[in-house]
Amino acid sequence: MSSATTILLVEDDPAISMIIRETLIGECGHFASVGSIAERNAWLADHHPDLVITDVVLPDGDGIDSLRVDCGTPVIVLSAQNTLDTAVRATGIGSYDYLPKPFDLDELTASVRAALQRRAEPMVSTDPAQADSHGLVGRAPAMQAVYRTIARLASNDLAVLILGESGTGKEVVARAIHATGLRRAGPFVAINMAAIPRELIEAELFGHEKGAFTGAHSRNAGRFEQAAGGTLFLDEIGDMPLEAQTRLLRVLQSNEYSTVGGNQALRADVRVIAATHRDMRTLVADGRFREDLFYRLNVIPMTLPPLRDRRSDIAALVRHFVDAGRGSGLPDRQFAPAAMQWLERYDWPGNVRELGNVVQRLAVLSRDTVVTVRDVETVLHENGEGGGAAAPADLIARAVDDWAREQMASDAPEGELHGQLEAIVEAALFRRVLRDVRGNQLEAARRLGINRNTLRKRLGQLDIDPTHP
Ligand SMILES: Nc1ncnc2c1ncn2[C@@H]1O[C@H](COP(=O)(O)OP(=O)(O)OP(=O)(O)O)[C@@H](O)[C@H]1O
Repeated sequence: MSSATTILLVEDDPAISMIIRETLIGECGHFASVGSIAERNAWLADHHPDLVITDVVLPDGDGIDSLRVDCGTPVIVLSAQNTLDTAVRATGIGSYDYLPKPFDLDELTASVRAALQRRAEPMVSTDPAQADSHGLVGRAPAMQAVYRTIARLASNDLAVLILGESGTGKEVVARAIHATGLRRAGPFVAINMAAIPRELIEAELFGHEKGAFTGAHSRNAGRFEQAAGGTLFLDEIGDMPLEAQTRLLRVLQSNEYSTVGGNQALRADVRVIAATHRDMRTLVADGRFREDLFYRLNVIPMTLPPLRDRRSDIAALVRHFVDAGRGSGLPDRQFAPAAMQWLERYDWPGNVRELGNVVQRLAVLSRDTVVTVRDVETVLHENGEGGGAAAPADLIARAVDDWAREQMASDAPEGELHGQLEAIVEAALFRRVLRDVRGNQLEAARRLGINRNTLRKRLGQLDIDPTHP
């Protein structure tokens, strides 16, 4: 690093300031540190640093809002206020990086080196009035990578693929990317691939002309047209039928599309954000998702952590849902500490969506203004969710539902679904029972409640050896 390089650190905590100085002193010719906005402004009046590293909460104000540096001077923001707001505002002042506190010193050094190397990069401007957390509540460490990615997406139009279990907030994140990005003045249009009959998907996406198919009584704009100038959110992309995938790929490659039944080429002017709770690599490996389309959508991948990996956000989310409920007429509620602990310990298989539903139900059902552990247990139990895991029968039903949805969306041969599922379920059942009765078919048939000959026949059809089930 050049010996002429000057770094300014704005940090009011002397201990942190000293550690950073020791870490970076060898990286630059001159290292200055100040502890307040007033000192910083006085220093900046006479100096032009090559890099500013700043804390956000300073004794005399907000370190980001008040910072005015020469265009081209990179800024690294360090903050314990780990919200999307801070990440976005940091990007708004053209900062090179945003490091949530506590940060790793090696990470800081790497960030400083990269910032100094690339300091001529064009800056992004974000309207500060737009900057809030965009519906995203939570500061857990597991969410920081998500916030940083959203902030970095603000200055470009790259395609994004959001992965994560159901209810983790994929749509909220897609909306936040739109709201903080270059296309925020345009529309945000969502389409859920799993909710539309497969034969209608292309007409929904690209629109159709009058008379294009039976029932097409008038011309209809598709989602691409509705989202022009804005963002198109393709939810449950893993459920998209193969023919529609081929068409979508062509559109993304050429940036042009035509309506169903139309022959005029229309320009596709959208940022595409796709999301799914499925394992895309498995879908690709199984031939159910086109690899080339996957790579086109997966330019910037983001994975949302399940709620059980960010339990420290649960209290804030509960507050958020209570406030939201109040906005729609539900009573205000406090949570007894033990009740909150219960919520924090629970595994939330349905993630933030499930938490929101439970909190709103608690707000309605609890008789007192303070929600108790008993209320929480009652509501989770009624939901069949007590004990932290779904009942086995529910799990089977959910698994079957997932399986059937996948089959319906794929090109599986028709007329075989029932037989296939029966074989899967029966094989698992027979194997378990045979193992537990050590291969005794008579006993197995008795426990299963079926005729011994029927069992023998089915074992043959399923290719199960009763002595080695
Ligand atoms: N970080 C968050 N802060 C506040 N609300 C959130 C957050 N994450 C999710 N939610 C809320 O949880 C619910 C589910 O979120 P969302 O629909 O975005 O999930 P999803 O991952 O898209 O689910 P699915 O895969 O089932 O479509 C919504 O009501 C959303 O507002």
